[in-house]
Amino acid sequence: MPVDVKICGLTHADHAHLAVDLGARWLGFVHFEKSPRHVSIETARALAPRLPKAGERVGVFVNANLDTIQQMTDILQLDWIQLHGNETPEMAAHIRSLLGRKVIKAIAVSEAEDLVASNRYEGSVDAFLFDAKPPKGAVLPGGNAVSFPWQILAGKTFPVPWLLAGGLTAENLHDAVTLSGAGAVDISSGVESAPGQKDPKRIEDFLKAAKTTR
Ligand SMILES: O=C(O)c1ccccc1NCC(=O)[C@H](O)[C@H](O)COP(=O)(O)O
Repeated sequence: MPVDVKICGLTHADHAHLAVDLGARWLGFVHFEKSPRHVSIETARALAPRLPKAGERVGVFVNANLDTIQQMTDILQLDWIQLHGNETPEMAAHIRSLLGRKVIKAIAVSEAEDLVASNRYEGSVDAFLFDAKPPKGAVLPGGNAVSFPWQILAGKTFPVPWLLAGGLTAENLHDAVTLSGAGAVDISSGVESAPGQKDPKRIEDFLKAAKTTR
């Protein structure tokens, strides 16, 4: 079975359509001002009516307040909320029950011990996203095109489904999935020509590679 794919950091409807047409399961929209992929409330309003009906929509937030998450959820009709900051299990559970949406908690990883941080979120979230720890001095907590040793995930079990993220490309996808055992992956920089500039050819190459991986 091919791996499930989340294409993250989308800002254009055309790219969202392409992604869904080529088999992406999730479409990710980042709401974080410092990001070159930031989707503001205004942009979200313009984008929403042009998005494909298919594809599960994920809003990515970093320590955002509940009002903002609620507004973005309503505008973009989000199916999932991805928490990519220091949100506690209690906050995650609160957001999940209040908004009635599934929650992904991003866990920053550079070595095997970092995976333990996911234990705290058992019962509070619906999925984990194991993403590379940002490099020192990085402005963004995600979308940094860096990876971690994929083999630290091999044979590990978690109470909820999980996605592998961080520095993936069409070229390294096969190794990443084989070494980690991931059933789902997330990509942003690897399908861009420059930070925040999604590249249709790279989206196509990645989704083609995903179809034959696993
Ligand atoms: O991508 C961003 O700009 C971003 C900003 C703030 C928080 C999270 C962000 N991205 C979250 C994602 O899910 C990325 O797809 C993930 O970190 C992998 O990114 P990449 O290494 O560039 O493929």
